Amino acid sequence: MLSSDALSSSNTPRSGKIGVLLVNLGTPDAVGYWPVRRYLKEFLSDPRVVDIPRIVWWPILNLIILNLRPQRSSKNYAEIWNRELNESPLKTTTRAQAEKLADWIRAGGLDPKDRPGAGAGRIAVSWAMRYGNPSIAGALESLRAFGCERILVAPLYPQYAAATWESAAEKVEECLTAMGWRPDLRITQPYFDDPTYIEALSLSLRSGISRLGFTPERILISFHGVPKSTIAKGDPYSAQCLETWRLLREHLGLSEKQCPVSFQSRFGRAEWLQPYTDETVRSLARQGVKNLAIAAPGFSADCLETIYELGVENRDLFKENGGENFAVIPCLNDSHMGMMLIRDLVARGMKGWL
Ligand SMILES: C=CC1=C(C)c2cc3[nH]c(cc4nc(cc5[nH]c(cc1n2)c(C)c5CCC(=O)O)C(CCC(=O)O)=C4C)c(C)c3C=C
Ligand SMILES: [Fe+2]
Ligand SMILES: [Fe+2]
Repeated sequence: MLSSDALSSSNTPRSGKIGVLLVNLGTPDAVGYWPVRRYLKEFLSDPRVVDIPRIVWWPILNLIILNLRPQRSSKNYAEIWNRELNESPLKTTTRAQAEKLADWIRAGGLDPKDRPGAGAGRIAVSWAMRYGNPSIAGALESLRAFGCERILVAPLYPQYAAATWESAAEKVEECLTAMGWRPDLRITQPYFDDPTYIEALSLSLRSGISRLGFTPERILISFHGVPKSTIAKGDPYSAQCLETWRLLREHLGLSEKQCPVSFQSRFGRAEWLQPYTDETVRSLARQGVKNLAIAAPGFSADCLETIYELGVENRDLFKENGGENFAVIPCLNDSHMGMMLIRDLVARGMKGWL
């Protein structure tokens, strides 16, 4: 016999609506001390980001880091803030990515050839930040309100890391449980070796370099670092970064010497993945490299770590040590190439749903 639940769900007309949710890391709501502190507290309290025992971490975070770091970070955020929209560049770009994706879907980009119009009106696109706002919970609520029965989440991280992809996936599941909602759920996989990603990176690097006004002797590929202990516990992050680096070099026809790799944004005293970006930049300048370009293919959008850390701090370091010309190649962002990649990820994630 059918249970009343099964009967009612089979009798409920299906809307066939699909929600797409783009997720990036997160950012403070404003540049002041308190908004930055609130954001850092949420971010650094996540055991996926800092995986040391809570009893050890809690006093370090609350008594030391949250007293010192917000001041420095808010000063840095102020340097890169989008004053017009009063938000961080990461938010501006993630919104632009979502809007361009929605425009493309509306124009029939996802429609199967034999069924034009299949996607239009049935698909809602939303975006969220894992930490801060707009929140994942709020975005999921809006997709439920639209009547979505299927959800495709696209965490915009090319490489898997517990601190990024896993944390976003887990948060989505936690929010759905809290909402008591069970849509069909799919989450796009990290795309570190995806041919579309490598192609998009190669094209954007080539065009970025052709517009520099100087010829870089080295193109440094900088990924966000993680503590070495994370890798020892089995996180495939560094292996995926190195594979992206290898494929990119192969695609561009560059040697390891012409196109070295490094890891940036070290936080705290523990050993992180090496070589460190700042030490690499300093050492290249001291070796006599005068012209340097840096690309950060692990970031799907420009943010504090690319605009300020690479574009200001590392530029200064390069010049202080004898370097002359320095440039950071923009991330894929909502560029033509960046959108080609996001559209491809979403189209593949939706296979069989339209
Ligand atoms: C404990 C520390 C951190 C780990 C592990 C970590 C991993 C990690 N982060 C990104 C991407 C981004 N991180 C950003 C900012 C940022 N990261 C940390 C610390 C860790 N990250 C901090 C404290 C901050 C805040 C800024 C600061 O105080 O310096 C950002 C930028 C956000 C923005 O608003 O612009 C991104 C993006 C990845 C990909 C990653 C692991 C692979
Ligand atoms: Fe190519
Ligand atoms: Fe980070």
